Amino acid sequence: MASFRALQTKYASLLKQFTVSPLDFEVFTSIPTSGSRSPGVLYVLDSSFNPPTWAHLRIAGSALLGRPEPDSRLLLLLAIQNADKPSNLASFEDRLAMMELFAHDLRSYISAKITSQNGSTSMARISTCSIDIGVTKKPYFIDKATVIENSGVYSNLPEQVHLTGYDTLIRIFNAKYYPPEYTLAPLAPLFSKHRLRVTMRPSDQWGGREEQEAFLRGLASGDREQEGAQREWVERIQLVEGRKPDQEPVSSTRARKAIKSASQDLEWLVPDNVRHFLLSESPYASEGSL
Ligand SMILES: Nc1ncnc2c1ncn2[C@@H]1O[C@H](COP(=O)(O)OP(=O)(O)OP(=O)(O)O)[C@@H](O)[C@H]1O
Ligand SMILES: NC(=O)c1ccc[n+]([C@@H]2O[C@H](COP(=O)(O)O)[C@@H](O)[C@H]2O)c1
Repeated sequence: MASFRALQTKYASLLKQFTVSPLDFEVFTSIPTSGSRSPGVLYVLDSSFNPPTWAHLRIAGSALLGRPEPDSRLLLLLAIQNADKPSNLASFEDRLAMMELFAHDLRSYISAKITSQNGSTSMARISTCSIDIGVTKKPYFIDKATVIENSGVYSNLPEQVHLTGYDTLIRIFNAKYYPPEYTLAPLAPLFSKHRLRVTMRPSDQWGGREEQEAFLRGLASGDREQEGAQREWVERIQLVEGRKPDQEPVSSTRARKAIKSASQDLEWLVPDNVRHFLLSESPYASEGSL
């Protein structure tokens, strides 16, 4: 694996070129570098990676292990423009470096899971599944899906399965993001071709399992049709279990706080290679980066 400094320098340079280029999406690195770019399914984990956490890793790992097809591929996607939050925490090159380290953590996690479960040959192939590290200038999922499709990076236009948490599903279904009409109709192309795999995220803010399941039942019974949604979209959304009620919630915010005040917690908040980077490079050292 490259040194932290080498990763930071590589990504700083790639980002500089991407920012001034007309491209809206680019893959910077693939792990391993060889392998077909014609996947049957393309899983997309779009995040601020500020930093990547164990929650992100479990979301991606369970998607890959849950449908062990040999030609699946995972895209870790960093949006350099966010729909809501300012992106002034860790630098983008540090986040991309952490994404690459996270990709290695994920591959080790998948291999260990398969070995411990005496996995089949098709499962074993998943441990060699290729992971792409990419960037986009587009903050909204509808546009991310389109720019990935139009980029020519994946020659066979694979079905994309966007991996999100429940909080993000709610934001995708918020018409405030879709001017000028402010309806949900612009989501139609996303659901006609692609899917969402949504991990429940029980909390005071987003409710428990019951409330999160009720969202999909409401969609299926036409509750959102007045806003321009279609009830059939529910077939393209898979809701999966997140943390167990007795497990501590994991988030990037919690990991950033732990760096400053409880570094022992980093062990269960972020995977190993990411933790070593955080402790060595201190990407959140500046004031106001919580
Ligand atoms: N613990 C979790 N459970 C379910 N989904 C999660 C969890 N953590 C992150 N996600 C999902 O992963 C995607 C990327 O997450 P994001 O980068 O916003 O992480 P975050 O932990 O929510 O960040 P922050 O704490 O900085 O707001 C989002 O779709 C989010 O819903
Ligand atoms: N309607 C949408 O497509 C929509 C809404 C909110 C956030 N997002 C995106 O979701 C991703 C995760 O967002 P946060 O980092 O704010 O949790 C980001 O890429 C953000 O731009 C998309």
